[in-house]
Amino acid sequence: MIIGVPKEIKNNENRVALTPAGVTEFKKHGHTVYVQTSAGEGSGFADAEYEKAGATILPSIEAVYEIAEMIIKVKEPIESEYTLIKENQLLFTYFHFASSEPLTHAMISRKAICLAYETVEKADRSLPLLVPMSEVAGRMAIHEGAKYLEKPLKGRGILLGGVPGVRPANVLVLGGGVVGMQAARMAAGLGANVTIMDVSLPRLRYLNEIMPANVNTVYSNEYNIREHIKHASLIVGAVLIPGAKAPHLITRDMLKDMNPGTVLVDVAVDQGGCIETCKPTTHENPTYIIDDVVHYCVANMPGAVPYTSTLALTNATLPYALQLANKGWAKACRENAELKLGLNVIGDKVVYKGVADAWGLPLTDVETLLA
Ligand SMILES: NC(=O)C1=CN([C@@H]2O[C@H](COP(=O)(O)OP(=O)(O)OC[C@H]3O[C@@H](n4cnc5c(N)ncnc54)[C@H](O)[C@@H]3O)[C@@H](O)[C@H]2O)C=CC1
Ligand SMILES: CC(=O)C(=O)O
Ligand SMILES: [Mg+2]
Repeated sequence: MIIGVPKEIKNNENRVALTPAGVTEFKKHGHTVYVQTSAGEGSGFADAEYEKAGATILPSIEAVYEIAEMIIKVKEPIESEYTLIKENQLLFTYFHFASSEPLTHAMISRKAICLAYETVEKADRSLPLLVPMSEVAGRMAIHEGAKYLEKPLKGRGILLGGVPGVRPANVLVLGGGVVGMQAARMAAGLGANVTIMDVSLPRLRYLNEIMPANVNTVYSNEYNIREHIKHASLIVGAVLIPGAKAPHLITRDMLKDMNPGTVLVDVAVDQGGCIETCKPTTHENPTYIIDDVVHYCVANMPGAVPYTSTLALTNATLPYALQLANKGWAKACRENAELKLGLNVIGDKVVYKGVADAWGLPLTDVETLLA
């Protein structure tokens, strides 16, 4: 198969979807790899290293989309890429369709095959291609939150861990999955008082077992959220209903109950956010303030630490990408139920329920298109 790796063009997105080590693997299986010039630079991989591994460097993004049967990317295509996508071209990347109606319609009109990293799902319900970036974003949520709690950055002016004789800050984590667990661990390590909320009792039991003593678990419901936001200095949004729009657990009216300078880090922004007042921001301009509450809603947090994130992401994606290249998308999905769940759009049909529901589009049974 002919594989194309474009350079990411989202704001401050420095990850790349394939490393030179990945090129070596594709070559071993008889595939051809084209990489856009400087695609790996932000992650520390020079064109020469890709060439040494057997890739051909192309001068432009247009050239990569033109030649490739499968495009491997990191972030969803942005508007300037829409028209480069060809009918029946396989796109293997994050899409987060439920947070973008224009993207959904654009992909349907391009008639591409959209296999979304974030909905590839194992039998135990885990999301193997989301986990590594959730681990990064969960950890980062606490660095970023701690930074924006500083007074010059408009925060409350509270040190998360406190100091001897002064109480630590309260950190509230909504959603105790991968992001939530990593965020709680980081905040606890800094000495904060941490509360994790989730609707899954088995998950709360597990977290209760493994977390240090300064982490408490509380069932997630509106009453408990309203109580806890009054005392939290940093709130991390980390809920997920796979492939669907995130529920708004913090509504606009709740902001008035928070202390001025409270920081909200809504990691779930890529699925629309679990805080009603959240709208996507960029690393260039990560925060905005509503009712004296600082909102940080960067939709590609791991893009800022590409040396870690590119390796973590490609460790997880490469085995699946190889299956797609070796067998073609249809056979690979027929034979691997995990990959099949990654299919969101096939040609002009939506095949993922969360996406169809989000935008009121008809849902086509994926089996009818794989038969
Ligand atoms: N902004 C960014 O750069 C990044 C964003 N993300 C996003 O972070 C979000 C969370 O991802 P993961 O932690 O991997 O998901 P996950 O599936 O591991 O965890 C989600 C948790 O939310 C819980 N949940 C569902 N409804 C809830 C409710 N009403 N109240 C409390 N908890 C509830 C679930 O029980 C689950 O434990 C996703 O939207 C993901 O796409 C992930 C990586 C980077
Ligand atoms: C998961 C995701 O959206 C990201 O890593 O940017
Ligand atoms: Mg994202």
